[in-house]
Amino acid sequence: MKNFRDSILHLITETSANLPSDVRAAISRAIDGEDGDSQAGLAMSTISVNIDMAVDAVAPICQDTGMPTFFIHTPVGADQLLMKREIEAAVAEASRTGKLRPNAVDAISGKNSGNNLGCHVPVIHFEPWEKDEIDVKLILKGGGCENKNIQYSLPFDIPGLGKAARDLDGVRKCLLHAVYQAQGQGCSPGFIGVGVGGDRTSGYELAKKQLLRTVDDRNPDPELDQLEEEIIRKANRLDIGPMGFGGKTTLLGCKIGKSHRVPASFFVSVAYNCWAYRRLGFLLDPLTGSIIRWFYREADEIKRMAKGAGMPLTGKEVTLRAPISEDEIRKLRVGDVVMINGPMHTGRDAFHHYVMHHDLPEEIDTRGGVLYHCGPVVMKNEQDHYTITAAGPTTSIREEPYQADVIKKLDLRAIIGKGGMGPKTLQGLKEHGAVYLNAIGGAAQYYARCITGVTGVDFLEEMGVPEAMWHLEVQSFPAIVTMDSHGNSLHQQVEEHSFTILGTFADEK
Ligand SMILES: O=C(O)C[C@H](O)C(=O)O
Ligand code: SF4
Repeated sequence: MKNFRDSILHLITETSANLPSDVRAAISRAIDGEDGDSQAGLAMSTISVNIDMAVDAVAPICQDTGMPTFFIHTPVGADQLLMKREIEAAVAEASRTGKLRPNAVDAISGKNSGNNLGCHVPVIHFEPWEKDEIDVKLILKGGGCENKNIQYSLPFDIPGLGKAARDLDGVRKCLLHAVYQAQGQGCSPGFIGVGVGGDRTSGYELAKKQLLRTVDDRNPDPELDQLEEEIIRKANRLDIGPMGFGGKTTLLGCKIGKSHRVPASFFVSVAYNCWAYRRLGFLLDPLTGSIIRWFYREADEIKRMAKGAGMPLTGKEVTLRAPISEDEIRKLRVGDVVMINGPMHTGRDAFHHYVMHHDLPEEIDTRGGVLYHCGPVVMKNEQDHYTITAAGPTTSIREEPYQADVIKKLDLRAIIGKGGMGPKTLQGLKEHGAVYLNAIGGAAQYYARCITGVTGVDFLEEMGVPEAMWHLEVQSFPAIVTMDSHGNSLHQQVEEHSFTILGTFADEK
């Protein structure tokens, strides 16, 4: 097993940086399906450029490399304890070299372990089989889409769709609602894995395991096969679109499995995966641990995704540089594309909580500033110099309880994130003269290239790399105004519109 650790390191690196063939094909269809000049088209072309950049740089496609989850089949008598130790060593090494973001934090204190190791992390599912080889599959599924997982206990009254009974139609309603409730927050267009039956725990496990199926496989159960196809077709009529901007592609895959249940329970468990659907695997030689062959990687796969150069620019973009005046902000409307230059600060969950209860140190000047909801991947060289190597936005809605107060307290003019925010923030933007800008979720390489320098960092020790307040200099950082200072929200519009469409599916077979 002398090569086992290297093989696992190779698997982690490839999974983080290079999407599988079937996912590439699905995303390529989505790019072709959107009008290139629309906001959805803008999102898809940025995503496509980002995918290529990650391969070229051998760097994370998305900064959130998730909770590494391994599914392993081993021959009888294999040393699983040794494998576990070697996997942990490979995970720590991948974290040190920036292929994984340090993502394991203590459940209560939030203290980051720094190397993706912790209680029950990484997640490793071992299962014996009768073959001689070792089969390893890895999923890197980020937190934003994991937060959009949902579990229904039937019968249930589904918003917009009415009674979901304990039958296939009830399952159908759950799945349409599951896609609706994710909106753009899980970085659509997405994929869903579904577990029907089991108990609360095994249902979710079954759902996640469905994500191991290839996008183009067919369900051997004709009834479920038909349902998978129907859900994709209807979901794509919801008009949620890439990143929730509105558009033709909302769902790229739906895979449904079923388990026996107890008579009293009927669970429908849904695992939502973003477009950055990172899963790969391989077959290993049980004696040496060397790779025999890769899974999910076809020789004739689409190697280059990008057709353009990223966000297609028109020259009409509005340039912003902090400190930004209220006048500049009031001129912006939903749909405008802005180009940001100059200083920007990151801040997410721990930061917002902190600001609600403390004042920032005096030397941090945020007046007229730009706050980016982002937890980057950061590398430090021997001269203690930091470089941001992956930096896409995180889901903003988590900051909804705090955002309006934080804008006021820090005198901010622009918030950048993804997925949109709610009514309290919208009101805050109006009152204080600020905007919400949507960056393209998952486009971590694309945005990292817009960051020209790190001028400082605060709270690194206490909050860890993703949650710290990074002070950045950016150049030509594009984003779309999706909530303006006049009470308009694209997210609210898309949500309301898609809810109306959802309602029309109640009885439509
Ligand atoms: O943690 C992150 O960087 C992003 C997260 O995956 C999200 O989608 O919100
Ligand atoms: S930021 Fe978006 S693409 Fe990245 S893990 Fe979160 S949901 Fe997925």
